[in-house]
Amino acid sequence: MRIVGLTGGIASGKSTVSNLFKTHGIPVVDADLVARDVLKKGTGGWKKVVSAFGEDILRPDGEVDRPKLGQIVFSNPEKRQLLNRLLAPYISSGIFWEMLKLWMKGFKVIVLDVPLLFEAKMDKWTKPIIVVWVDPETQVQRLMLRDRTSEDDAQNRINAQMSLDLKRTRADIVIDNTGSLEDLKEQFQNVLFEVTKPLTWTEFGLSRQGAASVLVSIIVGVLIFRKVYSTGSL
Ligand SMILES: CC(C)(COP(=O)(O)OP(=O)(O)OC[C@H]1O[C@@H](n2cnc3c(N)ncnc32)[C@H](O)[C@@H]1O)[C@@H](O)C(=O)NCCC(=O)NCCS
Ligand SMILES: Nc1ncnc2c1ncn2[C@@H]1O[C@H](COP(=O)(O)OP(=O)(O)OP(=O)(O)O)[C@@H](O)[C@H]1O
Repeated sequence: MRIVGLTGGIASGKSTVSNLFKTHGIPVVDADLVARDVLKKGTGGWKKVVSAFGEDILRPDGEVDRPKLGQIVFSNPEKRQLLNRLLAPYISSGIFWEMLKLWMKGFKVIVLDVPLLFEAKMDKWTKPIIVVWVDPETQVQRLMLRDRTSEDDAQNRINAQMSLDLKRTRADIVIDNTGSLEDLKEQFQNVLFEVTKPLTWTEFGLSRQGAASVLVSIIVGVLIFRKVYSTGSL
């Protein structure tokens, strides 16, 4: 199985690119959705976060008040690291289960959309790594427009992540999403071509079909060995 890493900065356009992958039949594991699930009321992640941050971060219905928690962690690096530490094990196992489901369905190429791919050191599991880059001014403007936040708040969120310029140096493929959606779709055609190239032997071995071939080869090998052995011992 080919596990493609998709990352970038906040509001750089990862979800927009993810949607293009999905419309071309390539499934995407979205780390933000996994992170939402592990923070739902009553889950292990929720319990850890409530005991560390207090009940003040809860809404009247007991769910985490996400904008409130966001304001706390995006303006305070220590609190952000604490939240990351508490949720990281739940997020990684959630991503693993989502990948396993896609593996069992027989998908040969999947995309992991993980905003903190490098920060969480998950880049070592993915190849190629795609970074969706955007120029700093456009990033702030798009973030303010989408989340209806102030410039200060948008800048805090951007500063909470590794810089996009550093991320692009660690990419196999860079998508520059500073231009229009049409420009993005044009670049995406080349990305799709790269990502759907025939699997390497290692990638094939990691796919369900590859694992099945290995299993069948082992069974056939054992049967032949037993046959030869029992014939020889007669
Ligand atoms: C702080 C929370 C509650 C704010 O929720 P909110 O609904 O406002 O934002 P949402 O989850 O949609 O995230 C939006 C974007 O913020 C950025 N972001 C989220 N968490 C972090 C973080 N810990 N550090 C840096 N950037 C982050 C990502 O680019 C993400 O795409 C939420 O982001 C959260 O639980 N974060 C910790 C979990 C995490 O690390 N998520 C990233 C998945 S790898
Ligand atoms: N090329 C583009 N031209 C104009 N608007 C765009 C373009 N690409 C993305 N956008 C818009 O910019 C905003 C951010 O894009 P998107 O939500 O895809 O970013 P993201 O990287 O997934 O963000 P996050 O890290 O918060 O999940 C959205 O409102 C989206 O519609």
